[in-house]
Amino acid sequence: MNNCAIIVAGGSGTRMGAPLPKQYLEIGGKPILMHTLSKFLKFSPKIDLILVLPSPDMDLWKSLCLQHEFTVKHTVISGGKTRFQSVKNGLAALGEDHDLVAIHDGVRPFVSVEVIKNSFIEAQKSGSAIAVAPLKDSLRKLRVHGGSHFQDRQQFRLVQTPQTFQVKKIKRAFQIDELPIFTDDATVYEHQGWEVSLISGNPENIKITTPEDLDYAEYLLSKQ
Ligand SMILES: Nc1ccn([C@@H]2O[C@H](COP(=O)(O)OP(=O)(O)OP(=O)(O)O)[C@@H](O)[C@H]2O)c(=O)n1
Ligand SMILES: C[C@](O)(CO)[C@H](O)COP(=O)(O)O
Repeated sequence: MNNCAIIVAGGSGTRMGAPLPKQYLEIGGKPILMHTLSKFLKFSPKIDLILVLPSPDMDLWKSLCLQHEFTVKHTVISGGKTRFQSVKNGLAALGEDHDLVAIHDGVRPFVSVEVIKNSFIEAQKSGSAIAVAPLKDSLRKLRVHGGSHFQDRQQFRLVQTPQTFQVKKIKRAFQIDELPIFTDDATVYEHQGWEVSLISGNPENIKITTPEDLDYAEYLLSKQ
């Protein structure tokens, strides 16, 4: 089986409000993105890694790799304006020789090796695997004209990455124009009328988004 991963890190991290896009901020003395890439290498030293970066950041990334003596082999390509466009660019860089592709946010460095492994096993069986987690809080839906009402949280899941697919099918799914409902890759896939399979994600697999997440990330790293 010839598997690969697309690590999307083409965003600008506006909610983090840092001087640098959040994927380059350090936790444990190393850019977040390097932790994420290393996790996939830990899963499989043979995996082909495609890294999607904002196009103006190529030299920055090169110099960070030199500075941190980061030697994990990967191919860098330019992202687009939205996550959808960045994933699309990543998929375009994939040859026909890959069977499965895991698409993963560069800012989720705490995905476990077990979740990555399970995602490939499930995608091999059913064509797709979306990592999800149960809700810890209660849930309410807002009414259009004010007020709110109870929702049964057992019927919902929070969506993480990796989202792993058969390369042929996800490439075909991304041949569509972007729609506002495409907040992740599962929504693009199911737009074709294909059902996605869910697998359990790990609770630490947070998407580092705001400054508080950075403190929590340092804590999670210190526990590893
Ligand atoms: N044009 C984009 C936008 C996002 N991403 C990536 O998609 C992942 C999830 O996106 P998010 O957390 O929203 O990152 P940003 O878009 O950078 O953050 P913000 O929305 O706060 O600006 C991140 O790894 C981000 O780099 C991407 O590859 N290309
Ligand atoms: C792909 C994702 O991380 C799944 O939870 C999420 O949809 C990304 O959303 P964002 O709006 O780009 O943060």
